[in-house]
Amino acid sequence: MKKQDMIFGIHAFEALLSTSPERIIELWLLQGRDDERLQPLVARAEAFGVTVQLASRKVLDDKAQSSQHQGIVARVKAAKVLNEADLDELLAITEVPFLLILDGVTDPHNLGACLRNADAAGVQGIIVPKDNSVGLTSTVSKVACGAAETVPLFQVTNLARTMRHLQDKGIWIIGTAGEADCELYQAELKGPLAIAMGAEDKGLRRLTREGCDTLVSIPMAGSVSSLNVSVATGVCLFEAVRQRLG
Ligand SMILES: C[S@@+](CC[C@H](N)C(=O)[O-])C[C@H]1O[C@@H](n2cnc3c(N)ncnc32)[C@H](O)[C@@H]1O
Repeated sequence: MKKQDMIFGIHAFEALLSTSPERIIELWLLQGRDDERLQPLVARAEAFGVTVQLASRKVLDDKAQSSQHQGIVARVKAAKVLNEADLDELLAITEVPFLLILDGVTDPHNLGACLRNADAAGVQGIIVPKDNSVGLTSTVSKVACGAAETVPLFQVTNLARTMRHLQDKGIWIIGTAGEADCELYQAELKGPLAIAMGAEDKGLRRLTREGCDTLVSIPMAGSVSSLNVSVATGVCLFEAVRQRLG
């Protein structure tokens, strides 16, 4: 298990400061970058006793292993890995669960975008299988624009078992698959709900698919056979939000 990680980019760093500043070990700022967005963040970090080090673009690129750091890179203690017990704690305090299941998403950009969608839609947690899924990497955190720090990600050993556990607690599980007969817009998405999305290449695994209460499809008007998983996640979550607010 990783003990440390890098978080970079203005939104990700701002969310880190707001949710868990105690994780910050070291902070580097781009030499000569003195803009209005970074200064308040630096002041807040310094108030937590963090020493800010100035560094060249090359050093920051190397530390972030990316050039997308917007002039700010932090070395942090790795986030706690959440598991089935943590999920139960969440369920115990959540009146109407609204959850997202990602069955084997492996691309960090997709997980980051799903986290961002989930945060915006008010999803209380994302559940992923521990194996064959990407975890909370630096890239995920950057792409999530702060949502990796706000939306809990539960890594479970046996997804099919966790799904049965959710159902025992009264949560309805809607799976998504392009070939499903029922369209998303016909499905009832109010009440305790988990929406399950499949992997980039193979979609939902057989056991996951069979464990869902219903399968729905997003109607496709053109010639492509499927949407990118993060786009499909956004479509499904915001249809649920529309129904739940109505
Ligand atoms: C790129 S697609 C996977 C395509 C894969 N070849 C398959 O057979 O499912 C990744 C995931 O996005 C969701 N998705 C994409 N397009 C969809 C659609 N038109 N209807 C429902 N879900 C869709 C599903 O969760 C799917 O498993």
